[in-house]
Amino acid sequence: MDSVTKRYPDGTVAVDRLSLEIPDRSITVLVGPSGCGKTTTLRMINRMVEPSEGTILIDGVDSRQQPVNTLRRSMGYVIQNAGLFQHRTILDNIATVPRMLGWGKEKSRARARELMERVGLDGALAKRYPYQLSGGQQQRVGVARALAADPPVLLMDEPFSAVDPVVRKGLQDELLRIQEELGKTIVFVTHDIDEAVKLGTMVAVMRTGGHLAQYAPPAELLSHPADAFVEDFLGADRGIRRLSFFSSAGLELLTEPIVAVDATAERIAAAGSGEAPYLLVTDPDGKPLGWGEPGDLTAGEIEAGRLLPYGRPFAAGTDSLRAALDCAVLSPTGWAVAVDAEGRVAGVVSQQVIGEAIRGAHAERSADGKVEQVAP
Ligand SMILES: Nc1ncnc2c1ncn2[C@@H]1O[C@H](COP(=O)(O)OP(=O)(O)OP(=O)(O)O)[C@@H](O)[C@H]1O
Repeated sequence: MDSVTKRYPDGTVAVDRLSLEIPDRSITVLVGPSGCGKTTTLRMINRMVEPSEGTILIDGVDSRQQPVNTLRRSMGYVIQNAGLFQHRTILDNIATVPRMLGWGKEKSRARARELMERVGLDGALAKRYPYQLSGGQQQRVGVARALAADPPVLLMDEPFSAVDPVVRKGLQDELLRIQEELGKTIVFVTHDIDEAVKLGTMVAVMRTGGHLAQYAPPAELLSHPADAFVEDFLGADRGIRRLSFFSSAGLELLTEPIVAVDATAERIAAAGSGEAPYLLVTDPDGKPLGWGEPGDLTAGEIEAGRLLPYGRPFAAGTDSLRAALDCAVLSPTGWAVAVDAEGRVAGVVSQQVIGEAIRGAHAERSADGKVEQVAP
């Protein structure tokens, strides 16, 4: 996208000399306050809106050189509330584009069934009508329909904005999985910075008047906002969000304050002699039961019901520092519990040690400017 401007007939400049290089086979997010020109930008990509000035190149070819129908066929389009045909079944909604392209009825439906599975929809819903589905399910149908003709590009305009936060998280995870499996080039519009940071390989922050405020990978955006507008848009908890991009792998986990439910008096005494004020009690399998003070634990038969809850543990090594900090903050003892893939305790770590790791990570990252992404 090279110096693209959109001036609507009434004189509104919705997008102003926007230049953007969208990498293929990844998710690029356009984010910004209401009316900043995100939708206009997205629609110029498939020429639902024609640019007033500037050039949009797709794989090096000027988009105006392609017939508009060919261009649109190469780009799936997903909108808020899915925009489904209410009088058609789910299966026929998804099969719409293949049918338009002249595929046979059976082939189109077979493709639609395959896509239902891919987007996590139960095949039993195939014969229902859109109004018989939840908002989240309808949104999945919207994604399946956009993918039906296997276009290399997906344009998504606030597709998940109308669903509740839990369903929304599920849809976001599913989109990341689909992207990884299918390697589509996705341009995604949202006004939600958390969604942008979670989904985007690259994030374009736009400001009113269709100006590009910053274009960067999310971790860089959070560590080096270009100006006060971007900083303000990222919000007051920018520092906390940034922790999602630091791995917890370097945290030093203690195993000494961990005792099994049938621990001997000697073991409890040894465990309690360290720096941890509480001991973490595990079941015979090594899974966490709760925290107890060394003096309160009865050797041989610790009463699990009297222990303090251990809260939500984090996955040792794979979760982010943000997840580890969250566990420690929510823990009644101020210590976080790390577990392995089987849910067995890998170690415990105090808020203080996590705090030191955070300071270290911030300092290191500002020194070399590089970022490494881990699961949020
Ligand atoms: N057809 C139109 N004619 C005139 N002005 C328009 C038209 N469509 C959009 N605009 C204006 O262009 C500007 C950008 O609109 P656009 O819909 O691209 O923004 P947006 O960032 O997607 O907003 P939102 O998040 O509220 O959907 C706004 O000021 C809007 O009022």
